[in-house]
Order: sequence, then structure tokens, then C-alpha cells
Amino acid sequence: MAETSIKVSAESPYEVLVGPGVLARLRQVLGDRVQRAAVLHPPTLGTLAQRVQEQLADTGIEPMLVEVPDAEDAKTADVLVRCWSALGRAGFTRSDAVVGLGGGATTDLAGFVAATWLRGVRLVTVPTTVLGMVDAAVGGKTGINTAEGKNLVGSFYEPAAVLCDLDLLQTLGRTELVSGMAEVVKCGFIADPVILDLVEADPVGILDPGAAGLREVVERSIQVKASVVSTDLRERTSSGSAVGRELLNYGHTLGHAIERREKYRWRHGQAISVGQVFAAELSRLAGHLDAQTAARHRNTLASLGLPVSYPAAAYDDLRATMALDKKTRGSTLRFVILDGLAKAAILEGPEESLLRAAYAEVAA
Ligand SMILES: NC(=O)c1ccc[n+]([C@@H]2O[C@H](COP(=O)([O-])OP(=O)(O)OC[C@H]3O[C@@H](n4cnc5c(N)ncnc54)[C@H](O)[C@@H]3O)[C@@H](O)[C@H]2O)c1
Ligand SMILES: O=C(O)C(=O)C[C@@H](O)[C@H](O)[C@H](O)COP(=O)(O)O
Ligand SMILES: [Zn+2]
Repeated sequence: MAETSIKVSAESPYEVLVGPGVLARLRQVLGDRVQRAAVLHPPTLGTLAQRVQEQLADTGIEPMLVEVPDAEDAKTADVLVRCWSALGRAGFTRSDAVVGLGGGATTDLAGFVAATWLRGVRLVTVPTTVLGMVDAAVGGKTGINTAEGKNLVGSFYEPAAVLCDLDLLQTLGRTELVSGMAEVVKCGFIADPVILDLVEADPVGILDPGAAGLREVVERSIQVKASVVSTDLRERTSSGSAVGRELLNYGHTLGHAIERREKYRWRHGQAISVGQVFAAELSRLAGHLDAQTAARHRNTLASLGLPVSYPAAAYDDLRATMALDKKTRGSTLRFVILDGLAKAAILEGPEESLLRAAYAEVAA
């Protein structure tokens, strides 16, 4: 089937191209002025990176492969410094570009490298996971973790293009496929319930990387993200029912705290799956969401094989980490909640007892 183009019209408009084989467009989206491209990739994608290297060389761009550690191990200050050194040693200038080839961890790092090298060089993201395609590689959030928490250092830096080559999902493990579906389901609850209908109709078949069902939910989720970031790229603070980009953070306040507590051995999608069940229960207990829609979170996420509970004893630790969430203002925690299906709101400074009660609903 032909490629789909989804437009993101934030500060610098760009296209997200989706379809089998769209990687072939890399040369074109890098543009005529680019002379060299540093391709950041994890070790698992070494063969694919070599293919990209040959593709670039054949079309007149000098490629440089930069292997970075796998998954979350790439999102550290040490790795960032190593990438800067690699670009410095190679004499990278503003006519050169960075390509992020990998899952969300790799594209988050690559984006931050591109944003910071010479104060900004051209960036193209080539996500190779479902999660990367529907979320991480689109929308311009880049960054790394620190010891204190997830994504605490970063920038908003938009790519020049995003290439979602569905063929690349063929090698993806089941855990990664399932993890990506947590962000897909999130898009269903916050904005496009048709996604939920499609997932619930066939939670097994939707995980087939070659099937039309996966492509449809991937494209719908990208559309959700593109629409949100097109109106609020820089995540201006929202309040009450006027929720901007913070909408996309549904389930992430607890989710990020779980990731940190698990020392990033849990996949991001697994952690925000529990986080969404928590956010739904918080919404229900705060009087905003009906019990049926709250239960739908648990059922839909569990049907995909995603976790929906977490140890009861972890609460105090998670609560401490949540204090550093980016939505927090001073000592006031702020949560994205649902005021009904596809109707988000912000809950500011909930009572500690309410938070504990919501956590009790996910506590194993
Ligand atoms: N910037 C954003 O807006 C945004 C949005 C959502 C998530 N994120 C971030 O994205 C990260 C999670 O991304 P992820 O779930 O893609 O994880 P990931 O990047 O850690 O990749 C998961 C695993 O899949 C492997 N892999 C990747 N592509 C593969 C392929 N095609 N075949 C085989 N193996 C492959 C990787 O080597 C890794 O081991 C988190 O750090 C999260 O914070 C960022
Ligand atoms: O793009 C956004 O905005 C999001 O919140 C999408 C999230 O899925 C993503 O995990 C993002 O990295 C979280 O951002 P953070 O600002 O909470 O670190
Ligand atoms: Zn996320």
C-alpha cells in the first residue's frame, strides 16, 4: 500500500511518512544541502545501520555510524558527551545532519544530540519500534535521564522529517510490540476512541506487524500526536479543561516513577500502562470518570499483555519521585485525568488520601 503522509505544523512544519519501504526516502528528506550524516543506532540494529550507510553513500551523502548503548542505557549524560566527541572528531558542521535510527530511547538521544551540536543541526528520525513511530520520534521532545528521574534534561527540537517504515517492525520482539501499544491505547483514551474499538476487536491480531490493523492504529495515533503538538509544541501549562500538550502525558506521572524505581528494566510502555490505570482510577475517585470507562483501561491494556498493577509497598517511593514530574509546580502535583472518554482535564494538588486510594486500586 502507498505511503501515508501526516503533517505536523508546529514551529517548523514537517511530514511523518508511514508505510512499508519509506526508509528509501531518507536521502530526499535529508535534503540537498546535507553533506554528511551521523546515524545513531543501538547495537541490535547494526545490520540495518549498515544498510542505511550504503544507501546514503550511494546517494552522495557521507555516512558516519555512531553506535550507542541499547535502550535506556543510551539516555545518559555520558553517552551524550561521547556523541558530541564523535561529531567533534569528525568535524561535523552545520551542513551535516543527525539521523536517529532506533526505538524511542535512541531517537530521544539523537534528537538531543542534534539540538545541542552547534546549537542545532538537521535531524531526521527513523523510528524502528511501534512506540517510536506513534510517539517518541514525532513531536520534538528530546532528552536524557538523570539519577533523579526520567527525561529531566532535554529540549524541544523538531525533526525535519520522520520515516516510519513498517517493514522495520518485522524484527521487533513481542515485548516491544506490546509496549508500544500502551501509547496507542493512551491515544485512544485521550482523543480517538476508534483506536480502542480496533484494539478490543482483536487484541491478538493487532500485534501482527504486517497487518492492516496495526497500520491503522499506528496512523491514528500519529495523527493524535501530530494534532496536539501542532497546537502546543512547547507544552505551555494547561489548567482545568484547557489541556494542551500535557494531554500526551496521561499515565506518565506514575509511569515515569515506576520506570525509575525499576531502574529502567521495565519498558516505558509497561510502566505507563500501570500509570494509565492509576490515572483512570484517580479520575473516577475524583468524581470525573464513570466506573465503566475506568475498568475499560484495565481490561484493554491487560488484553494486550500489559501490566496493570504494581506492588503496594512501593507507594512512598513512587510518591517521592512524582514530586519531580515536569507537570509539578512547586509542591503541587498535577495530573492529567479524564473527565469522560476523550475528554481530558488537569487535576491540581489532589489530597494525599485520594492519591493513596487511587494507588490502592493498582496495588498488587
Ligand atoms: N520524545 C517523546 O515524545 C517520547 C514519547 C514516548 C516515549 N519516549 C521515550 O522512548 C523510550 C522508549 O522507546 P521504545 O519503547 O521504542 O524503547 P527502546 O528505544 O528502548 O527500544 C526497545 C528495544 O527494542 C530494540 N529494537 C528497536 N527497534 C528494533 C527493531 N526494529 N527490531 C528489533 N529490535 C529493535 C532496541 O534495541 C531495544 O532493545 C523511552 O525512553 C521513553 O521515555 C519519548
Ligand atoms: O510528547 C509528549 O508531550 C508526551 O508527553 C509523550 C509521552 O508519551 C512521552 O513519554 C514523553 O517523553 C514524556 O515526556 P515528559 O515531558 O514527561 O518527559
Ligand atoms: Zn510515553
